[in-house]
Amino acid sequence: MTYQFKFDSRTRKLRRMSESTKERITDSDYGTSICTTSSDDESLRSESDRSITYLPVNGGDYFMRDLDASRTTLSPGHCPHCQMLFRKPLVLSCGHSLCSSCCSRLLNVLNGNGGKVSKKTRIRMGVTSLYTKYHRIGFSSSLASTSSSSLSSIASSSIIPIYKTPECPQCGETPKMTAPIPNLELERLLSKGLPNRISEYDNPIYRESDQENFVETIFDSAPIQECSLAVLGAPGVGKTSITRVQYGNEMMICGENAESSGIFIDILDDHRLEENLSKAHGFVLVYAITDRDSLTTAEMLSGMIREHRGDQVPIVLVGSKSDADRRRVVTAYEGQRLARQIGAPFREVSARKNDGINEAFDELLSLIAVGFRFRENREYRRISPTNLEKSSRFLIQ
Ligand SMILES: Nc1nc2c(ncn2[C@@H]2O[C@H](COP(=O)(O)OP(=O)(O)OP(=O)(O)O)[C@@H](O)[C@H]2O)c(=O)[nH]1
Repeated sequence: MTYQFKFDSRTRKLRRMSESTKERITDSDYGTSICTTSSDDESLRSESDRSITYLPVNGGDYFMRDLDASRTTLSPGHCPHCQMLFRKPLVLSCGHSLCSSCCSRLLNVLNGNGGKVSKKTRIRMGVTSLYTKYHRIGFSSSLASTSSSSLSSIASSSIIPIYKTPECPQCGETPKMTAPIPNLELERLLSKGLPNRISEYDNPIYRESDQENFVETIFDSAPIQECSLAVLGAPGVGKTSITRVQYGNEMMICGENAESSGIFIDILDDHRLEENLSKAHGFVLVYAITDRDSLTTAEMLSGMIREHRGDQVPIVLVGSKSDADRRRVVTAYEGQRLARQIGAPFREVSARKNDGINEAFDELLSLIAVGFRFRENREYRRISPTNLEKSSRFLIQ
């Protein structure tokens, strides 16, 4: 069984969604992947055993954490490795976070370097190509000596991958080749004094009553608008990285106005161009500033979008890999010129640094919401069920 939740900004709590609300979303792409306790999904079963709660913090945001004290003694907002407040937190693929420096340290342990971080041996954790430099960092011998059989089998193959994340100290998820993502929301929460607010919820009396409400209350039946965003561009421009990073950015759900309707967001990043062209409510059109041909492709794609969907469909033009300025071959001016030509806002972004991506999606969503409002004369706020499923794994501890 899958429970679905929605944020209620009046009471600042997550509410189980009413049957009527659920029905409206089960037909969608994200279907049952919305939120937290799915007992028919093996990967989430362990989560369903736990008592996970959703706690509101500043300004209608909330965070999620495991309340079962017998399973974890770690304070929220604290790194499971160094047990200190997070510093520059990164999200691993399992959803748990680590300080950036702890991540380096653990990667170096994996590398048989005793956790000593030196400039020579430090493994880069950004969004980079997977198979690089392993000889220089002496990865093969250390990999073979690790206990995990999967690691040794990979080590014995001809190409040896570099792991970008260590084994998760929280849940034990195996090292991954996908890079961790900066957990900007957690960093933001911490900078807002999250630990003080957490202590309010550590009061057992508050907690029990809060949990009861949480399970039993049925949330309002405000209308929900589904919204698909397609990320399009030439191969290798960073579409997948942008989508992945944005999923991380969607950890929080903000609800300014409880009366307003919701927009459920689904990001389409696949190669079904025809389908995406006709289905999406808005487009993130990507070219890489390091690849001139990708600008031409973006221009061609914009023509296809306009041809299929007319002038009104919102597009945001994005110049990716802005961190790679030294390899730049497309100037920002050229990007702006194309954006003006196709009537779209323009932004240079970096998935590696998680820079500008949330802003680009925000811009696109606000354009789409204008369209929805115009058609239905309603206020909309932003909620992201696709990402809520993911964000349920973006635990603070
Ligand atoms: N420097 C830098 N490299 C990036 C960035 N984003 C992605 N890359 C790199 O660009 C390459 C392609 O990234 P993907 O996200 O797979 O690109 P894609 O557009 O999804 O590729 P296809 O699925 O083949 O179309 C990878 O090697 C990434 O590491 C970025 O912001 N900065």
